[in-house]
Amino acid sequence: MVRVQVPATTANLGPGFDCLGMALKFYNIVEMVRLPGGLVIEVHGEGVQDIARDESNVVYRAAMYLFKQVGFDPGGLRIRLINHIPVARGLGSSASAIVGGLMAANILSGNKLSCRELLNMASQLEGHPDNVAPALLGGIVISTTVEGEVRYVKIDPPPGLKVAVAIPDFHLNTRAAREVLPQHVSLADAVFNLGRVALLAAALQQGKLDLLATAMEDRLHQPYRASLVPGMKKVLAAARLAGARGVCLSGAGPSIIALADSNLELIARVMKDTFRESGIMARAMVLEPSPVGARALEIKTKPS
Ligand SMILES: Nc1ncnc2c1ncn2[C@@H]1O[C@H](COP(=O)(O)OP(=O)(O)OP(=O)(O)O)[C@@H](O)[C@H]1O
Ligand SMILES: N[C@@H](CCO)C(=O)O
Repeated sequence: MVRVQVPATTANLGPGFDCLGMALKFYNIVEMVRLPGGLVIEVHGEGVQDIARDESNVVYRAAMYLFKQVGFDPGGLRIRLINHIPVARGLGSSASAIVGGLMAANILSGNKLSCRELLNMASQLEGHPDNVAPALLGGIVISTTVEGEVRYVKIDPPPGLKVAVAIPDFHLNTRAAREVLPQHVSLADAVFNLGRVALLAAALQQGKLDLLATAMEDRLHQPYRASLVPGMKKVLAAARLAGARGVCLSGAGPSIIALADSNLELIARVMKDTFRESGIMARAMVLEPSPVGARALEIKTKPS
C-alpha cells in the first residue's frame, strides 16, 4: 500500500499563463493498493458527487499510463481518494490527481522513474506544466516545455507571503475556460504580459511585494474569462482595496486569489462578500504557500 499527499496549486498568478504556479498548504491524499484483479475506487471529501469511480478516473488513468510506460502489470487496484481540494475551481485538482496517480504508481512499480521523468509525464497528461510542476516540486515554479521536456526554475515563496482565496460554489472546467481564449493576441497585449511576468518572477524571488500590484496584471486570459466568473472584476478590485499586494484569477478560475502579507482574513472576507453581492456564493480561506510538493506519507509492503 502506498499513501501520497499532493498540494493544491494556483496557476498563472496573473500574467504567467501556462508557465507559472505555486503550491499551497492544502492537500489531497491518494492511497493505492494492488489487488489480484479488478478496480475499486473510493472517494471521500471534495468531489464525492462528481469524481468517476471507473476506468475514466484521472488518478487511475495516470497510474495505468505509468505502469504501461515502465512495463509493470499491477493486477487490480484499490484507490482511496481523500480530497480537500475543490474540484474544477482553479486550485489544481486535476494536477493533484495526475501527480498523485503517477507518484503512487511509480512507488508501487519499484520507483523506476525519476522526479524529472514524472514531471514530463504529468505535464504531458495535463497539457501544460504550470500546475503539475509545483504540485510535484512545491514552492513557486516557472516552467516551460521543450519537445516534451519540462524546463523549470523553482523559487522559494517570499517569507510572510500568504494567499487569501475565494472559492465560488460553481464548477468551471479548464477545458471550457480555455475555449473562450483567442487564438491570436495583439503585440501590445503580448508585450504587456511579458513585462509583467518577468517583473513578477524577479519580484517573487527578491521578496519585492510592492511590485505585485503591477506584476500580477494580465491581458492574455483574465479579460476573456471575466464573462465566465460573475463578479470577477469587482472581487479583484475589492481585494486590492482591502490591502492585497496582488490579485488574480486562480488557474482557469472561478476562484480568485489575493497575495498579501497582512490583513489576510479581512481580504478573504471582503472577496467572499463581494462575490455574494454579484449573486455568487463562495467560501473564503487563507492559505500559505507550500515549500514542499508531493510526497509519500506511508509505504507498506506485504510481509514475505
Ligand atoms: N481527486 C480527484 N481524483 C480524480 N479526479 C479528479 C480529482 N480532482 C479532480 N479530478 C478530475 O479533474 C477534473 C477537473 O479538472 P479541471 O482542470 O477542470 O479543474 P482544476 O484542475 O480544479 O482547475 P485548474 O486547472 O484551473 O487549477 C474533474 O472533472 C475530474 O475529472
Ligand atoms: N494555465 C491553465 C491553468 C489551468 O489548468 C489555464 O489558465 O488554463
